[in-house]
Amino acid sequence: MGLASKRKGRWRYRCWQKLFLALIGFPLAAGLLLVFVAISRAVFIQQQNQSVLRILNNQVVDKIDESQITQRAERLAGALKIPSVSYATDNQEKEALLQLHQYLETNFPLIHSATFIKKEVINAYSLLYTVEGTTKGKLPYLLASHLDVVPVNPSTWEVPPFGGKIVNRTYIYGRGAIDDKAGVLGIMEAVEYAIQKGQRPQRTFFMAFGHDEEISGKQGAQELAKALKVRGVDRLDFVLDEGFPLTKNVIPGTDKHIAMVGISEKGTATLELSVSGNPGHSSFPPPESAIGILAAAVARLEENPQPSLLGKGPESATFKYLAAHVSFFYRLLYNNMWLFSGLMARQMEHVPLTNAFVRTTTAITLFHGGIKDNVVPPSAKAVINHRVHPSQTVAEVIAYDRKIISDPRVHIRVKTSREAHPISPFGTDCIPFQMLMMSIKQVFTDAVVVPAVFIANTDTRWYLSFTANLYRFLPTVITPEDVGRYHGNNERISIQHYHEAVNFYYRIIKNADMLIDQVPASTMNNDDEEL
Ligand SMILES: CCCCCCCC/C=C\CCCCCCCC(=O)NCC(=O)O
Ligand SMILES: [Zn+2]
Ligand SMILES: [Zn+2]
Repeated sequence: MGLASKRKGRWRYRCWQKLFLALIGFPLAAGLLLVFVAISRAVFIQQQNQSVLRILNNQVVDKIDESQITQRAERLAGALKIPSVSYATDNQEKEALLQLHQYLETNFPLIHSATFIKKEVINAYSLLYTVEGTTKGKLPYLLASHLDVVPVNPSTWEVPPFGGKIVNRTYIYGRGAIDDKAGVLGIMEAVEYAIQKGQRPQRTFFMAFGHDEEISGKQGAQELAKALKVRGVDRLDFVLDEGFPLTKNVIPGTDKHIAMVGISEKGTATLELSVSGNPGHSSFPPPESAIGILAAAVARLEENPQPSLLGKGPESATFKYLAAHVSFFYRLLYNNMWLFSGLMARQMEHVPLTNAFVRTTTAITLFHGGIKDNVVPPSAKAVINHRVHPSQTVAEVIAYDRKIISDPRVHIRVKTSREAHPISPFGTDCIPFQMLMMSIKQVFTDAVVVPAVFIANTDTRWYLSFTANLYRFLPTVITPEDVGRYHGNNERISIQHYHEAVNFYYRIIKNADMLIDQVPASTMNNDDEEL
C-alpha cells in the first residue's frame, strides 16, 4: 500500500472518529453528565428534606392548662370589642385602631417590656414589632396579620358584633374573630408564651400588623414594607399572612382536615361601568334609560361568566396533592385533570366557593342611578369586582367583559387592577414551605397540606419584592356552615381552634429556629444592636 493511500486511510479513520464523537460520543457524555447532576441533586434534596423532617419531627406540642386557654380566649374576646372598622378609603375608625394598640400593650406586657423586641407605630396606625433573635446574620422572616375589620349590619347578627361574647364556653363571637384578629392576637400570644417560658428566639422576625388591609393596604402594609426597607431589610426568608383556614368536609372524597396553603393569590380588576342618559320627564320616558342599559349590561356579565380555567393554573397542583388522600373515584378525577377538568368545572361552578377556583370571578358590588321618582335618570354607574385567575391577565378579563357587554354606550373605566401573584415554591426542596407544612401537621395531626391559589386578597402584595416564599394560611378550622361568616353575620372562632392557632404560631417560631443552619445569610443591617 502506497504512502498516499495509507494517509488517506488514516484521514478517513479520523473523520469517522470525529463524526462518531460529534454524533454519539459528546451527546452521550453530556447526557450522562446531566443524569449524574440530576441524581446528585435529587439525593441532595432528599437528604436535606429528610434532615428538615428529622429536625421538625423532634418536636412535641406543649400542653398548657385549661385556665390559660380560657385567658387567651378572653383576651381575643376583649380585642373583638374594639370596632376597628375600615369602611372605605380614608374612612376608618381611627380612634378604635389606637385603642387596639393600647389594648395590645396592656394585655401583652412581656412583649412590650422585652429588651429584644422593638415596637414601632408605622404611619400612625400600623404596628411593626421586631423580635431580635440571638443569632445574627440570618435572613429574617415576617408574620403578617391585620388590625382592621369589615363593617357590620348589627341588626342581622344574633349577638352584638362588637360585644366580644363567649357563647357556651365554646365560641368567641365578634367581627374580626377569624378575619383577622385571631391572627394578630394568635401571633402575640405565641410570642408572649415563649417569653413567659424564658425563651428568646434565635432568628430575627417581624410581626407586621397593617391597619387597612380590608381597603387595599396602601396606608398600612405598603408603609410597613417601606419601613422595613428604610431599616435595611430588603430580603426575607418567608412571609406568612392570612389565607385559607383548614377545612373539613368541604373537599369531596375525604373527611380529613385539608390545609390549603396559598402559594399564589388571585389578581383583581375593579371596573366602573357608566352610562349617560338625557334627563327628562318620567311621564314620557325614552324606550331605554341609562339604568336599563346598564342593568342589561351587568346582567349579561352575570349570565356569561369568565371562561373556565380549571387545571390551567396552580389549582392543578392542589388536586394533584389531594389525589393521594381521597377515595378511588376522586383520585381518578384529581389525577387526570387533563381529561376531567371540564366535568369537574361543571360540578364546582355551582357552589360560589368552588367556582372561585374555576375562573376569574365577577361580582357586581355597587349600582347607582337616578335622582328622583319622576325624573328620567341622567346617568347610571355600577362597579364590577373581578378576582383574576392566575392563568388570565387583567387585559384579557376586560376584553372579555367588553365582548359580552357589546354595547358602546357602556363606558368602562378601570378603577384599580393588579395581576395575580407569582407562584411561590412549594416543592420538597423549599425549606420554608416544608417547615410550614410540618408546623401545620404538628398541630392538626390528621391534616393534608396542599398548595392552592388564594381566592381573595391579602397584604402579601406589599411584600412581593422581599421574597419568593410568600404563604397565605390561617391556622383555624372552618366547616361548610361557617364559611358564610367571613365578612358575614355572626363571625366566630371556637376556643379550641383559637388555642390551636396560638400553638401553630408558636410552632412556627420554634421550627424556624430549628432550621437556622439552613437559612441563608441576611442582607439586613446588623450593626445596629440598639433595641
Ligand atoms: C376545591 C376547592 C375547595 C374550596 C374550599 C375553600 C374553603 C375556604 C374557606 C373560606 C375562604 C374564605 C376566604 C376569605 C378571605 C378573607 C381575606 C380577605 O377578606 N381579604 C380582602 C379581600 O379579598 O377583599
Ligand atoms: Zn383579612
Ligand atoms: Zn377580610
